[in-house]
Amino acid sequence: MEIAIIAHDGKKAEMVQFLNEHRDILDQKKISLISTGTTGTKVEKAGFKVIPFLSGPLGGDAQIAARVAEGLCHMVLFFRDPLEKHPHEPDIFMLMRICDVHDVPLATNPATAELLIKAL
Ligand SMILES: O=C(CO)COP(=O)(O)O
Repeated sequence: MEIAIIAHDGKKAEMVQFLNEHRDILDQKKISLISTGTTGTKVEKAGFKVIPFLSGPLGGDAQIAARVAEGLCHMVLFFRDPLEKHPHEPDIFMLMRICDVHDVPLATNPATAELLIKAL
């Protein structure tokens, strides 16, 4: 199963913490992680194997949306920062829309991500 992890700058530390807290489940369920570029770098430094795509503002959200649309990515954990402006906001909304179009689970905060991971 492939899960995309994405975190805005103000939420990257929370993403690393979240993954550390759920390392066992990710290993047991043989989860493949993909990510946007900078999130991937941070997560790799914490010892996780992840396939990074482009950074979000350069099209990473759009690349992950394409994988969701193609049925390759099965869940998206997207820790958004609602207190910051993002130049690629259309891409962010596009990714969320594509998850809804294809009925793919999408968590936009750690509390929801926790519920999704526990349901694996
Ligand atoms: O901007 C992002 C998601 O919209 C995240 O991109 P980075 O992981 O490259 O910072």
